[in-house]
Amino acid sequence: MSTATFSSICFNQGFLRKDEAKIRNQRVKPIVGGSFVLSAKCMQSSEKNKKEVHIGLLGASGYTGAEIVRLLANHPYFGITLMTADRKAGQSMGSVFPHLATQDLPTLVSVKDADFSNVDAVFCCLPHGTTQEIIKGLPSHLKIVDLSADFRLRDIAEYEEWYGQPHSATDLQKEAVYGLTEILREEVKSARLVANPGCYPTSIQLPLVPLIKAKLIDHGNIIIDAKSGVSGAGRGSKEANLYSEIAEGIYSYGVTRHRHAPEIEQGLSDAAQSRITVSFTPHLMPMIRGMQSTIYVEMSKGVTIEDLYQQLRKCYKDEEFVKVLDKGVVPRTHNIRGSNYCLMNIFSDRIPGRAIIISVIDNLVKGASGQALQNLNIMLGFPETTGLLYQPLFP
Ligand SMILES: NC(=O)C1=CN([C@@H]2O[C@H](COP(=O)(O)OP(=O)(O)OC[C@H]3O[C@@H](n4cnc5c(N)ncnc54)[C@H](OP(=O)(O)O)[C@@H]3O)[C@@H](O)[C@H]2O)C=CC1
Ligand SMILES: CC(=O)N[C@@H](CCC(=O)OP(=O)(O)O)C(=O)O
Repeated sequence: MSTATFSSICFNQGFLRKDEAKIRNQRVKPIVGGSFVLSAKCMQSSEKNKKEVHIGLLGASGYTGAEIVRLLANHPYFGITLMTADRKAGQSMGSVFPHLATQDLPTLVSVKDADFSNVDAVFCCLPHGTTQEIIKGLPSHLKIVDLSADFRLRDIAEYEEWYGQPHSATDLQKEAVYGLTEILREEVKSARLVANPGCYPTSIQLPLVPLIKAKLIDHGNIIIDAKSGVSGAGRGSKEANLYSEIAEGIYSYGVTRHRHAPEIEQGLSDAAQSRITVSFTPHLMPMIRGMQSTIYVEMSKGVTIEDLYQQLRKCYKDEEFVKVLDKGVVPRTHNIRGSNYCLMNIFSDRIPGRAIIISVIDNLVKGASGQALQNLNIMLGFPETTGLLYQPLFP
């Protein structure tokens, strides 16, 4: 497919402007139990730039926290009233992230000094382990989207095995809804606590779940080779992430045992309604952001590559953020940088009966903060694309 056709499918300026206009004029129905209803009054006040929903950002001084601040700068209804940090508590966000210095933001405070009385919803951008300790102490009126892995695995024993620590908030775990938006949107609508998926699991489940649900691929033979930019590891310095360790090379890690394997298998097994295991190897690439999952599958007996392609097209035809490209077009991380899009395609392997899927996302956006915002929009009854219609950065 030509570049022109590709742009017209995914990122046509006119299309996005039209869609944005539609969102801004939309009156949103209340969700059951939801606290926010966009009324004519609210729309007027938002036009005066008054933000209706007060957001707390826990772990604001990390990469995903900063990405949420960047996204919310263009959100007409969500304003940040509280931001927390650990080592950076007491500092201004502009001093921690100079690219955000033009925004009027609260000073970073320690979680123990945080006042949630004027907060409606929080994004929790903290390391796993720490997260559950902090979330279990939060007031119950808050809607929460947690970006860590603490509430993703339903099986507590599995969590404890893969994360090497006991789970101390098992009741909250039972309440949590897994927020793979395009697949579990209905569940997200009524959730109070959403466990935002990991970046690898997002890029992998989005193409595989519809194929598995339609019984088009063999469950026993799924091989995933995935690659991530270094920002996936967070901002805290680690020897393995030094420039001299990453540049000019590829690093395979978590070989045979990466903690995202059980999360991926949980989602695929739900889709199959039987236990699925996968071969999964992640790699660290000498790039800052972006993620590609290349997935090798065996088609079910009598199924063709056209069946797989049409199934993905059908499943995602009305989705803003998941695009199945025209036949033959190879998804590239260059085409999703800084955006909430997942681009995917499927190819017939040279070996009969096999197919190759390529799926790309920005690990910090669709793989973390973007999907988190998409989920909070849904939880509060706002159009899910609000504040997210960013064009990708290219080159
Ligand atoms: N980076 C990515 O692409 C993705 C990340 N995630 C997950 O999202 C979460 C955040 O990731 P990311 O932003 O990359 O991480 P960072 O390491 O960049 O940031 C972590 C944040 O948590 C704060 N923090 C660390 N320890 C504590 C503590 N003990 N008490 C209170 N606050 C603390 C840090 O504060 P300070 O800096 O001031 O010390 C910082 O604000 C993690 O669970 C991560 O696994 C999920 C998907 C993708
Ligand atoms: C490059 C890199 O290190 N990536 C991280 C995954 C980022 C992510 O999604 O982490 P959570 O599951 O904690 O949310 C890793 O492999 O552990």
